Amino acid sequence: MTDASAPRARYRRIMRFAARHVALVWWFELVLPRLGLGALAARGRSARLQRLAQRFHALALELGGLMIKVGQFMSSRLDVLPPEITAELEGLQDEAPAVPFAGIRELAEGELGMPLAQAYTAFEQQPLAAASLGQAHRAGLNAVDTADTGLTDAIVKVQRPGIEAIVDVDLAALRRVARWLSRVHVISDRVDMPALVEEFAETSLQEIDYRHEAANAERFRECFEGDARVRVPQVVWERSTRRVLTLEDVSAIKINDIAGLRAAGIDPAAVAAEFAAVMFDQIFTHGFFHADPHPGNLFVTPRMGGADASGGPGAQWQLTFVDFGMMGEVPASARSGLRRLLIAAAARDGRGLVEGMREVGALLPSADEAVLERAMVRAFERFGGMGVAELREVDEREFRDFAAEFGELLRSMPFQLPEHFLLIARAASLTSGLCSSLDPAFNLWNAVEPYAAQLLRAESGNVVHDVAQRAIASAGLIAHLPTRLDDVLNRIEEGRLAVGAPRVERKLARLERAARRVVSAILFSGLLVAGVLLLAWNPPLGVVLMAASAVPLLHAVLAGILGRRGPD
Ligand SMILES: Nc1ncnc2c1ncn2[C@@H]1O[C@H](COP(=O)(O)OP(=O)(O)OP(=O)(O)O)[C@@H](O)[C@H]1O
Repeated sequence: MTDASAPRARYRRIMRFAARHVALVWWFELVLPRLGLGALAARGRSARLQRLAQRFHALALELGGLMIKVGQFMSSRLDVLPPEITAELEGLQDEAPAVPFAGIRELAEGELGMPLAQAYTAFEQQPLAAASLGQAHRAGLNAVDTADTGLTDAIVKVQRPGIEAIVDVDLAALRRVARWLSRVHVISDRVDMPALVEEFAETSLQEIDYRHEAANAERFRECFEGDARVRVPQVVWERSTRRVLTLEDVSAIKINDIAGLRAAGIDPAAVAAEFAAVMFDQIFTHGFFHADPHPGNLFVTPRMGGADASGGPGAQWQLTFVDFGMMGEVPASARSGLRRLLIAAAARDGRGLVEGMREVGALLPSADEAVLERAMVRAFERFGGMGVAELREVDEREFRDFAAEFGELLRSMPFQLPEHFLLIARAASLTSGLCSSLDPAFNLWNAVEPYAAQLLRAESGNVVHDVAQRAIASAGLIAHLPTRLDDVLNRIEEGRLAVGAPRVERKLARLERAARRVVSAILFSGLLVAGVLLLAWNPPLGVVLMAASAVPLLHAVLAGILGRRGPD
């Protein structure tokens, strides 16, 4: 890492790197095409981008500070950056050499206003983990704090001394580079660089204020208050400041320690299913989710009475989350936009899809909506209206061919996914990866199916209602919904149907079965569309999403919706 006392040198280093690479982009993407050598420039593009990403990777490791976060941020911007760059930066780990203990002691004592020996009964000098912005140490709480909180063991996160100055330098450099890039048309047509940097600056400045992380931990804890499945560490507010964060020590079995789980009598497959369900709850129900659920941030905690206790997994073990520095929010506007998108997808309504994209903020104002709408309608003509048998015939290659053609068009469109969607994609991909490592047979859909029914109960049937209305009107897609569905839903909403009576329970069960199929169909369409969209920027992920939309749902869902009547 570069010496924090040399901000000028650091600034110059970043600017030199940027100047060199912006000049290369300008030469290859603007000058050569103007000289009629566009084909030559295009030929080496992929290798050039890869080299650029590799050099940036090395620079980030060397400089530390925000540069590692910049790399991680770029790796998640599948929407605006080419796959050569996102793939290279995906593996950038936030690890840094530990700060000598004297520096940590000085900073923590200054923040807490007392010697460490007074604030804590013990403080381990060797950190548990050291990252670019801070490091974590084990400590013991003093008698006063124990009396206050009922806790004895703590984890104390301490910021790297001088990190604020480094962050300031890094942000100043990034803002300047963004201004340069906003003058290069090939880039500014597709991405609003200054806005992107501001978005990044906002999250970075939050990350170096631990009070923000403490508030996140508290909010997350409240979301799962009374939910036996989830454990969240308590914040020790008396020992927390802007640069020091003291949390309950919730160390337990690491979630990816399969042998450890088995030894404790815990089935890793059950952990996978529960973890996926809890992640879905965060995204869809609470609208506030952990955006960094990697194995280092998750434990499985056996509970007293363990395997003997009855009453579901929550009674025997809990999923424990730590690190609340990166949380995602799904704002109400995005939820309604997303709903609109899914409904339009289910109803094969091209216009509605484009409107939904605009509502969620995915389209920049200069987008040619008419062209996009035509493409959407064609996508649905080709795949959306297929019956079960036909869809089974469509293989990956067909999706790929179509997407290659469609992808060209999308590439020319000024899309920019809002931050929360990227965080959702990040959380979903980490969840899916972790679940598969716990249970090789795991399929995200096993978790979605029961979740869909639950979501519907909570939404009082709004989704079914809207889908039924639009789909029946526009395409007759859901022709097999119970005819009196609307009526039943209205009566439930008005409280005229008392839940609990056997007759009503039966109706609800029937309704739920129908609703589950509808939601699954919506998800199917959503995944198909998302897959096609993503394919333009990230072919492997796009294909995976499309394949996911086609395979597991065919039998259970499409048979009920597009073809024959379901079991009810
Ligand atoms: N409350 C806690 N109880 C037990 N272990 C914890 C707790 N908080 C953090 N840890 C451990 O310390 C590690 C580092 O903590 P955390 O991830 O919060 O720090 P960070 O600086 O944000 O690191 P990174 O950027 O790598 O995520 C965690 O991965 C976890 O293993």
